[in-house]
Amino acid sequence: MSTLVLAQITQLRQQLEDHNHNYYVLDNPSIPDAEYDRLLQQLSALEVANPEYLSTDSPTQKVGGAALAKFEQVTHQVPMLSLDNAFSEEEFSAFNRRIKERLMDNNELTFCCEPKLDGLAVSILYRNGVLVQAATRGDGHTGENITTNVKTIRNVPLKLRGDDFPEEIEIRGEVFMDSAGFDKLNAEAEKRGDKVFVNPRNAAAGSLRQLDSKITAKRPLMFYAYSIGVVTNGELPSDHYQQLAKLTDWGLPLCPETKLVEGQQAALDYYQDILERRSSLKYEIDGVVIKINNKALQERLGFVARAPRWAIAYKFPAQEEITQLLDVEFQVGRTGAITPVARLEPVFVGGVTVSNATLHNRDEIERLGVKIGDTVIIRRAGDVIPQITQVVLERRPTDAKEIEFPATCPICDSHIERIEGEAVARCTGGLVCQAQRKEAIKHFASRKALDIDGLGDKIVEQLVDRELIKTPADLFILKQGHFESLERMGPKSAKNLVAALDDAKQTTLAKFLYSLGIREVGEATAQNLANHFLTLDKVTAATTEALVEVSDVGEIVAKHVRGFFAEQHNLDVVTALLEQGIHWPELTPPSEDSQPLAGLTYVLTGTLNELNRNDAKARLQQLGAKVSGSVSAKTDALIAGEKAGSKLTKAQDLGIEILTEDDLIALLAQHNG
Ligand SMILES: NC(=O)c1ccc[n+]([C@@H]2O[C@H](COP(=O)([O-])OP(=O)(O)OC[C@H]3O[C@@H](n4cnc5c(N)ncnc54)[C@H](O)[C@@H]3O)[C@@H](O)[C@H]2O)c1
Ligand SMILES: [Zn+2]
Repeated sequence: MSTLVLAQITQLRQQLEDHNHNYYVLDNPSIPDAEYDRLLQQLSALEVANPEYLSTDSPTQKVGGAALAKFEQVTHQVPMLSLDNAFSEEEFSAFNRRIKERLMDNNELTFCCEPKLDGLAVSILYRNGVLVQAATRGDGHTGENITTNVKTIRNVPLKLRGDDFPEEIEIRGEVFMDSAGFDKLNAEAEKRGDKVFVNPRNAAAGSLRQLDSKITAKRPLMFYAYSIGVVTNGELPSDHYQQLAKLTDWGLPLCPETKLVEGQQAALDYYQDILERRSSLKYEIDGVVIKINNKALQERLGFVARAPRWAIAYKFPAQEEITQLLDVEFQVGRTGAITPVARLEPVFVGGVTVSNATLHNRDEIERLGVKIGDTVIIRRAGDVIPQITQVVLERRPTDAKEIEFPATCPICDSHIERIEGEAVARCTGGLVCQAQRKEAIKHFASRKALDIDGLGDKIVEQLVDRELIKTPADLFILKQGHFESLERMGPKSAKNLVAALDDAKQTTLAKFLYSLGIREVGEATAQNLANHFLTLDKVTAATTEALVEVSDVGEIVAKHVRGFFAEQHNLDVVTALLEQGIHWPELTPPSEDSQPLAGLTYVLTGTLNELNRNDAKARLQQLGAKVSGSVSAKTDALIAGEKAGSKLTKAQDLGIEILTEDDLIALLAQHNG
């Protein structure tokens, strides 16, 4: 029996040592704090029940982790300790009761209440008012010398204000990163393809413990003081809160939520108030710290191995938890975006039970390296949707399954396309996909599209919800009676709507192309497509190579257009629309004399002052010219704006005619009358 207990204790100690190393030394924990705390409590319970196995070496008795050898070491004359935790009101009451018993005094206590900032503890030494040394907590006795790094933190004074400070004073407090700074830092890292930080605490620790203080200087770090270490030759107020207030006179920053309260109930109210405001604070906190304010009482109470008896960290519900990824499903948004959604073993995190989390897109899945069956860390801070931040690789089961992206839409079975350079994959069945139906029809009816008078969003929603229509083509089958059956629709409006639908059948090719809601095909692009191809058949059959010839159409737009018409479902809707009588005036190819520049190829380079580059290109094309992106022997003339570079040199080498912007303006004027 007891060997079994010893084995369990040894195993837990080893596990916790490993986690301490990851967390304190490497700033890269592999499990969330809540899980770590559970393991520590398990160990503590075993040690309490089996005192013969207690050891001063146990993680239950120690503070932090060893100082990194790459930093110079600093010895703390007054040890920097940790704090005991309370996770519930009962545990907090027990703390209060223990103190009163130990003091043999049943009077209410005065507490200094402070948010428990989620960063890392540092010690900053001022000698004659000048910052001379800063160190991390390390294992509580030996920390790392990070003086140059701490000097880069904007709200840490390099010199104290006033003249009544002690000759030597060691200020202790927390270095942390506020939430906005953290989000920005991670967004930048993600853009560069660098590793992102899991949470603001690790970002702060990783930023502060850099050998190159230039890196630290770029990180949005902040400092709040919360206690005092060594003091020589100087006077300080006698109690904790009053001491903190004095620090602000000397220019040290103090958390504005710090508050003095009387008695247990007031401390509980403070906890509740801060908990309610947790998500609106600009920085992350993981609880509140409640300290006996009276220094004489603090001294009477003293310390246990790793923490003072006169303070407690009353923790908030965890914002990071650990759970299992059961499966991944793919949701189709109303614009066709395919989002992988994680189905999780339900877990209580950030105050609610979470069973789904977004995985955003394929890049995110690759970044996380997550597989189905994995144990994952879920983070839910404030009202932000829950995220998977990390995979606990050491707990990956042998049968973990790769996440497979579907090739076709789970709703309508159309192809899913993902254009290079875009993170999002999309269903191409814009007109038929149930998930996209309402948006597609609203767009179809909108003013710049078919302009169906009176067919507002609410009506479209009702028609789709009642399954009266599935695609835009179905609109034209509806009778007055169908409309009359809708909410707030009288016979007169119903009749008008039928007439409006009939009117809308007469349109233009450009408006029709626009109404189909092809991604990235706005009004102007639709117009260019119509001008270029003249008939719908030519547009639907156009290859991407043919499409990029159209003015303002690049690779991406071309791929969207091609992808749309490659989908048979979409073509079926187009056919149905034509069968319902949608029509437009035939477009004729421009005559010879409206195309005086036919057969000529121009290249535009440099900055134009009078003309907009795209307009200039479009006008040259209207006159029949080709506008190419690069100079070659086939180029007839180069139009060189200001600061023209290599294209100009090349054109000169090839002996190609060079035009200025003024020449171009004259050329356009000559042909436009
Ligand atoms: N995920 C992991 O693998 C892992 C590993 C080790 C530790 N941890 C986590 O670290 C924590 C335990 O670490 P700990 O002992 O360093 O510290 P702690 O967070 O439990 O409490 C002590 C620390 O609180 C900080 N603090 C913030 N505001 C304060 C205030 N107003 N007054 C005083 N102190 C304040 C100080 O830095 C101090 O050192 C636990 O939350 C644990 O879950 C996690
Ligand atoms: Zn679909």
